[in-house]
Amino acid sequence: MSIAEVVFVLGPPGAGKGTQCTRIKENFGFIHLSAGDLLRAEQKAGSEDGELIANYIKDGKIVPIEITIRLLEKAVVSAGATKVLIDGFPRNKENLDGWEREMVHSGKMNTKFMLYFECAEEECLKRAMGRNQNRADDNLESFKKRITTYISSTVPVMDEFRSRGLLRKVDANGTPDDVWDLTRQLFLVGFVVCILHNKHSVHLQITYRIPRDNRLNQLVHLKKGLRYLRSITSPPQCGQHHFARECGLEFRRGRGGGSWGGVCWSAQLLLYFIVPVFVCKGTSLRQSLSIVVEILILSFDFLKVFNSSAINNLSSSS
Ligand SMILES: Nc1ncnc2c1ncn2[C@@H]1O[C@H](COP(=O)(O)OP(=O)(O)O)[C@@H](O)[C@H]1O
Ligand SMILES: O=c1ccn([C@@H]2O[C@H](COP(=O)(O)OP(=O)(O)O)[C@@H](O)[C@H]2O)c(=O)[nH]1
Repeated sequence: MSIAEVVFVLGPPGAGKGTQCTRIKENFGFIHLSAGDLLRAEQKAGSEDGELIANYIKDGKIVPIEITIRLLEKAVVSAGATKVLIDGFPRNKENLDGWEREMVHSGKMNTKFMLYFECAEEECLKRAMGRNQNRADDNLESFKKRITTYISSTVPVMDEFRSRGLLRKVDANGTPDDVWDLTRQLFLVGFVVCILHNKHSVHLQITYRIPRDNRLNQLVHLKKGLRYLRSITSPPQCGQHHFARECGLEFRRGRGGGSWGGVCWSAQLLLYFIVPVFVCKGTSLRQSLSIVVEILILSFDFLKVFNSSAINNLSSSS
């Protein structure tokens, strides 16, 4: 079985983590595991740890890692999932150390990044009090204890992810739709297209990857670039810089070498889509661009298959 890729989801109690996880699950094919839900289910099932779990939750304290990790591992394995959101975990250093020891170092799971929903305390309190899920800890007294635990124990774990460059922060103070607009950007799949061609052949390579940061509207820019590329009938002489300005491409002299030796030009799409284009001697810029256009359209279609709803939303706003 392939290793499960895990995205952790943290933020203060009531920030809307569960609400956004449901949308991520529906749009991007993750399974959603809430550590808190698993603990509550374990407690309700009358397990021998039930009483201990109930007391920890009421006091806003963090349940010992042996219990939580057992429940998480069981849930991932039984779902046979490869893309997993773990909501409300790791809540302290003990959780993180236990996770890395038992899951990461043993090669069972891979941590992708941590999603952090940042939300003001008063707003979280309002949301948690209005949740109506009959939770033992959605009362003012337990909420205060949970916030205290969050600040003293969970924030340092998020700081640890920030220092590793793996924290993705989302402003969660807006409406659920506003927060979703920001969240989905972090899950859009990026791609890298490479084309190498000379008189005889064209080599193409497309690589997909998760974007590293939260650049807004990247697809809108890509579409503008595509429209411009399509509209070109005869690229101006020495028009690389004009071209670059118009569609967000940067031309620079590329390095030749090997079987692709000779002088070439490379163009980079200035988003996190990197599109190197090698225009070799003997091939006109126009010919090369027409190939690039085809490849970009092809890639855009691929992207649609991956992220249809995200693309549709962007299409309607562009
Ligand atoms: N952006 C939002 N604006 C207003 N209410 C929200 C928002 N996101 C979630 N809620 C509501 O707030 C409550 C807590 O959300 P939930 O997703 O359970 O939070 P968490 O998992 O972080 O504890 C729920 O009743 C939910 O419907
Ligand atoms: O890994 C975890 C996750 C949750 N909890 C306990 O479960 C409670 C509720 O957590 P949940 O994530 O369901 O709710 P939130 O606090 O985010 O609203 C927490 O206060 C903790 O007592 C825990 O001990 N370990």
